[in-house]
Amino acid sequence: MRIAKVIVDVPANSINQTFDYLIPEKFLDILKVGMRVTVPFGPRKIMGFVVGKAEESTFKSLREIEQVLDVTPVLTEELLHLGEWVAKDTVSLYITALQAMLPQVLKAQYKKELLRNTDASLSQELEHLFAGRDVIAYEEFEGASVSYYQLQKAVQDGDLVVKYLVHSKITKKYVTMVQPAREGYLLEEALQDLSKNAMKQRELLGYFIENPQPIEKKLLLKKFQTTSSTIRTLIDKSLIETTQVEVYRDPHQQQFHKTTALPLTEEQEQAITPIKQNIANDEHDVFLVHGVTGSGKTELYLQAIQDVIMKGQEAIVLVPEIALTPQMVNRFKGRFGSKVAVMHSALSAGEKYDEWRRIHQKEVQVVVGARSAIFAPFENLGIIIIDEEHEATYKQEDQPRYHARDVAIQRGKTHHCPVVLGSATPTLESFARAQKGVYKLATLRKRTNDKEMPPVEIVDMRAELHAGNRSMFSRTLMDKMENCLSKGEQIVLLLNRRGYSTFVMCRDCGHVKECPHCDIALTYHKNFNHLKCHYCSYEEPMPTNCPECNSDLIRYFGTGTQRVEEALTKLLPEAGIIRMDVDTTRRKGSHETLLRKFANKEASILLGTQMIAKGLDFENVTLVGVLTADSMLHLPDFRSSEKTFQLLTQVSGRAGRHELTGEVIVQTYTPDHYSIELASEYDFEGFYKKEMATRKTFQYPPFFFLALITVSHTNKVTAVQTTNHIVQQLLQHVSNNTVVLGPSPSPVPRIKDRYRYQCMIKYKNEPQLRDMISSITEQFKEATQKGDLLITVDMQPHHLM
Ligand SMILES: Nc1ncnc2c1ncn2[C@@H]1O[C@H](COP(=O)(O)OP(=O)(O)OP(=O)(O)O)[C@@H](O)[C@H]1O
Ligand SMILES: [Zn+2]
Ligand SMILES: [Zn+2]
Repeated sequence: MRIAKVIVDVPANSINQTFDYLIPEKFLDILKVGMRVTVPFGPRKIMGFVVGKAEESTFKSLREIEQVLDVTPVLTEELLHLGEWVAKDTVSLYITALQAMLPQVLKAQYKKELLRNTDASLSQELEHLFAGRDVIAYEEFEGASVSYYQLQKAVQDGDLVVKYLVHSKITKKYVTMVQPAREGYLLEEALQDLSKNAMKQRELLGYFIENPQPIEKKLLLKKFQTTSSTIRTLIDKSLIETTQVEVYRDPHQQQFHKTTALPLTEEQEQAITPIKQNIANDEHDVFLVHGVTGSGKTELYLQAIQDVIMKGQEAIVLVPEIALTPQMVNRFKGRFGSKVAVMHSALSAGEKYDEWRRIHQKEVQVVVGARSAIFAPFENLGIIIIDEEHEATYKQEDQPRYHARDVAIQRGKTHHCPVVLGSATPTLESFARAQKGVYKLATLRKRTNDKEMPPVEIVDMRAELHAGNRSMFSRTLMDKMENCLSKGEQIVLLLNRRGYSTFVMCRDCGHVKECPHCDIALTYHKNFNHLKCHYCSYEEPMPTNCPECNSDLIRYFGTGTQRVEEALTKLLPEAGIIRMDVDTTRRKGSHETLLRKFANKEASILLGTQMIAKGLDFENVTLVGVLTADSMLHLPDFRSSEKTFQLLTQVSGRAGRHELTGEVIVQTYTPDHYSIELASEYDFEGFYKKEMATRKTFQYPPFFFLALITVSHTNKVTAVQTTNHIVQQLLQHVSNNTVVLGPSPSPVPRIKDRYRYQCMIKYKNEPQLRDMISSITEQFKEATQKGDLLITVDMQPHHLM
């Protein structure tokens, strides 16, 4: 077929269509659907994906494909279709959806090199091209008169390897291996003939006569204290040969203990049976496993995956980014060993690419990863698992704004395989679907070791104030901490910081320092004595006097982890504190290091933000303290109660998981709030009922779907007018029971000097909504292309901030 249908990489444009290009003769055999190409587009050359081929085109005078970037397709047919679906569902561009599926390295055009992979002769033209070198730039090949066929053939035969370079470092890694080129007796003959002076050569030959298997060149040189020239000489005599072998950078090289399946509890057995049936019968259902922390959900996933592997199929396991700790990864590696690839954002681009390629090359059967691992290029999926399904990180907050759960279900349908959602605190959406029978519900009420959940005590911080305690620790918490330390046990302290950072205020006039470019208070950073904007990175030194009234009583407020740490160090100087927040975990590997220290009991207190609430399992932790349970409750976000309930439940689950019994202290200024009360009783179903009633009253999910359109512009009037225009048009087309709200300022009304207004749509059934929104935004195409106007559409806003 002579015509390629190409999706081009021009995201600024609102182009969502394919373009026809002519396939030049030399690419006719090699070009496949799912490969990346470069094509001329206007005056430029750009990257594109081949999404189809055809015999004919309705267009005349087509331009030609310029280059083929891949030797094998990077996207399967299934992923191409899935991309189309994601684009439609999230009202975004097809190209953006396709790029979301690939590792960073493959998203851009990159430099290539050709690597010689054999010491045997290549074709004359290729030998000429390499001219004695092992590596040449790909451009040299393009500039030479060597045919593409020769390259293809050499690559297919394994004589040449195409190597991708992004920033020089992010590439495949190779090692040179040395091995005998002749059979043992021939080597022995050669050894006889060698001059007695050729000591090193003799030693090497002697070694290979004894050890015919390949050895890494570096090791060999070290072993015999010799240089490459010795090896070269023996290669020239055709006695030994070298090959380049690819090594994967394994970011999880630590030891893992091999584990085997545990006999399941009755509850686990009941939960897993229908999942196993799904697997056995190639059926698709969505299962919601609602199980308290420590009830053995992970063991259940492992055993379901075991079935999938036995069937020769593949598994995707999604876990929240911050739960991708070595503890979690080791459980999968411990059970399935090298069959597991791990994908999370702490990996370097090169490491991510390596893991992706292990999946692509079918070298693994299981991938454990964060959100984007849902696009793993497996072709024979047997199960998809989403652990902690309630986590907000499964929703991408950038184009394409997809939810991994929706993508999982879409893939599950295509592959006829089960999708398993697991959580101790499912989202209201999922639980409601399970109640209606859309999802199959399995409940695990007991911890596997039959331990009760630790008792939770709520402390009213207002009463503390009245009693004259102005510190951030209640008397109860102090007592319990001292007691705990005296017994040599450990403590986890959670500072729920979201929406409650350290801002600077004048005590005399009440002036709060705000970012000059955004309508938001600046945050105080103690290390540099600086104020910083979390939205635009604007910085300024901490003022010594109030810019409004010149008073010197300007101070920072709020409870940052640093302040808690300082206060704790004063109160409990002997304790030893490990602080975990964005500042202390920025460096790669620091997360692991801190946790290891705590596990080794190098400190008694682990103090941190949300990131410590998940999945951690330390046997010596007997006390969990939550410093301010309600800091999140008052955010303008319809999920704030739900998030509070989830967080409290998760963090409570960290105490007393083993022999020692644990307890939990929750400090709050709103002790009567239902999400705090019910979380302290571990009453999920009670919370569900109460919260559902609220959602119904205020017309929020799961009773209504939401869509959020945000308009931003440097000119406030334009922003308002555009939003208003969108609102008016929608009102003309939507059905009667759909609510269209706006224009109203966004919760942060100005970011980076751009004014932000929004339109919110609440609907129950609006099949045409996506098309409506597309055609409305299309009207502003010109204004958005000029770059001044920005319209973003979120078909499933997770939080409204
Ligand atoms: N059938 C079983 N018999 C004995 N021990 C089990 C069984 N299933 C799981 N366990 C053990 O119980 C502990 C808790 O199990 P697991 O971590 O799977 O629970 P979970 O529900 O995933 O917990 P969390 O929600 O806190 O992550 C683990 O130490 C696990 O090895
Ligand atoms: Zn002042
Ligand atoms: Zn700012």
